[in-house]
Amino acid sequence: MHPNDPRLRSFVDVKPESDFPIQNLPYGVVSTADDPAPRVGVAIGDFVLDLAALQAAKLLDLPEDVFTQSSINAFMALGPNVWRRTRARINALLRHDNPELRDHAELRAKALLPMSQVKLHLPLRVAGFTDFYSSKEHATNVGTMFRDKTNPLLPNWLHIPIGYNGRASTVVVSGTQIHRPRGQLKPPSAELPSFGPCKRLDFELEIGVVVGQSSAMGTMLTEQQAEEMIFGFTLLNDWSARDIQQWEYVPLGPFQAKAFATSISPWIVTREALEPFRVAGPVQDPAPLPYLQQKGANNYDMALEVALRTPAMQQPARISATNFKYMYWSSVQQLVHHASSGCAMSVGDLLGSGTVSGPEKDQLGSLLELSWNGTEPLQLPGGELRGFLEDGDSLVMRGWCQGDGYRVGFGEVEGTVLAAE
Ligand SMILES: O=C(O)/C=C/C(=O)CC(=O)CC(=O)O
Ligand SMILES: [Ca+2]
Ligand SMILES: [Mg+2]
Repeated sequence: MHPNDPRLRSFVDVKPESDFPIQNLPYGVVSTADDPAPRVGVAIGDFVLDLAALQAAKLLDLPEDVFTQSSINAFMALGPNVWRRTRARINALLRHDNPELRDHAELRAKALLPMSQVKLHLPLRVAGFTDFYSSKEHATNVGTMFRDKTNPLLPNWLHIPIGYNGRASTVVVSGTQIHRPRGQLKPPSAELPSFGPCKRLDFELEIGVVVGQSSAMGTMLTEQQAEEMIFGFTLLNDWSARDIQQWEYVPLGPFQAKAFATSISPWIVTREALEPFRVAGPVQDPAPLPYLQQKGANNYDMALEVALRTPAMQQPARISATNFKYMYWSSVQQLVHHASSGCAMSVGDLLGSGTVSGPEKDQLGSLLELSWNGTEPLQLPGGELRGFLEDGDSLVMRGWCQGDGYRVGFGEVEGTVLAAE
């Protein structure tokens, strides 16, 4: 049976609402109190399967030390054939009818770590971070607010997957607290800029593409090559300081407004695990230039949610529910375009999809849009209002693809806002 077959079951008990059935097996980096050395594992139900332990027991046929690492980069560098083979082997080892691991009590005790007892680390060494801008709804909303209501999309938008080079140095894992950034602010009413804590702190709901293979400087990528270079996907929150952004970003684009923190989920869901959930993206009209043209279903039906909890709230409240399928430019088109000038791509490059906004008012991927630049603050259960994020607010993003009786999910990316340092 193919590792994605919905009929597969594991000897590890997995509830239907779990993000981590045997059809998923996302990669992460974990450590435990007993063994603080970070190593690579995959999530299965409420457990993490320690791949370094499996390899030490000679159950995986891979170069030595590929999983006794603080990132998945060494594994990714081995390439798509090894990714496929390894996923199939782990999947086989976890099946309910395979005794190899199931009946090996000593190894099971060592290799199956309760999720509640592991520390989850940043799963990849981020070589470079690029952020795209590929939701037509998001670009239209921001253009309407900040530029021209009657003509909100800039003329290049329908021809180029627009992006900017961000900072790899401040990509952090879920659970990392985020200090409110400081920067230059110049509200429209002020004559001159001042320096101080951002007053319009926002999130951006995005999917991160993890590039698992390099490309040489000077080479263009075909659609097929780009596809094969994508190792997997993660949830991504591109924290954004809207007031810093508005003053600094014309004409060269975001700089300090988006350089202070980007949070990702601890699990990288493989491209292969998402295959059953492929759907066609929106029709692209005008047709893109030939180097950007794609055949077939180039997007994924992936539910995405954002919840917010203020210090006064017991539970997070959902403030947005959207879907990745609305994205106009696909991840493959973004990667093809990224390399098109001759830009070398590296193992561990992270590409933000751009804010994922859908067509409806409750499907927007930023507070900027949800509160219409603060003019229509959100009313939260309990009555509090939010135009932008306040100190102490905690933001949680979740995402999953729904199968028949199981879901392939990402876990969550959480971040709590602290006062400026
Ligand atoms: O359209 C603008 O003026 C600004 C847009 C953004 O801030 C979005 C951005 O960082 C790219 C994205 O996430 O879509
Ligand atoms: Ca962004
Ligand atoms: Mg950022």
